[in-house]
Amino acid sequence: MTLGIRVKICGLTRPEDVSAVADAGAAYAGFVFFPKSPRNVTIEQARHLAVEVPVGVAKVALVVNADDALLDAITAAVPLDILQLHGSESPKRVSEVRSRFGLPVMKAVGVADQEDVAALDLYAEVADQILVDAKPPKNADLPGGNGVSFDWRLISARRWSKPWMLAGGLTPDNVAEAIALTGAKQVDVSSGVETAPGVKDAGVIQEFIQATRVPVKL
Ligand SMILES: O=C(O)c1ccccc1NCC(=O)[C@H](O)[C@H](O)COP(=O)(O)O
Repeated sequence: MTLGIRVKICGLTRPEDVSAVADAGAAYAGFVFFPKSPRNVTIEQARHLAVEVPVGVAKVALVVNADDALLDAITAAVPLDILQLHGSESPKRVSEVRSRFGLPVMKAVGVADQEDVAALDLYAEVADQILVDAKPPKNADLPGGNGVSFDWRLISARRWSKPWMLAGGLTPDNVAEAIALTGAKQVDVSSGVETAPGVKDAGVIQEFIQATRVPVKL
């Protein structure tokens, strides 16, 4: 018997990425709306990709400090299940987005030290899920998707009142250890399953998901 870890593959840009994610058994497919990212998709591209995502795989739109106009445009055109807020959105903004758009909101919080872990408690009160990600390195161009990990021991004894997902520098080689140390039941990966920024690899996606199937002793 194995633990049923739910996996999110983020930053899909091509129809073959959607097929790879579905074939491998991921639970979430993420689309990045952030023009500076090599994984950025236009609303039109995202709509074409999202309609190919099979029922049972949740479609996530990742935005960074998006205003209502951008969220209106995305949610009107793209069939979505979750909005992921990956900027410096305040708890108040998380609540506003939840009520205005009627979709569950996952708030990403960057972690580097104990102080950041405290911020997770605040967001757990207002978001539907929290994404516990590595804080971006200084001078990074992107607020996420940087392929860096944080010290997982910072959250090893922590639990929140909402579902949460571990992210940051996960790969097929380290994801089992990350799950064992943190107790995560959901994990998120982007650069760890790519051959180049924005180019996912179907074989590595399979390996990653296989590596999350941690055997349980009965
Ligand atoms: O992936 C991006 O390009 C990106 C751009 C702007 C904000 C967030 C972004 N990615 C966030 C994710 O959800 C990633 O999956 C998460 O940060 C983990 O990334 P990685 O360390 O590359 O696995």
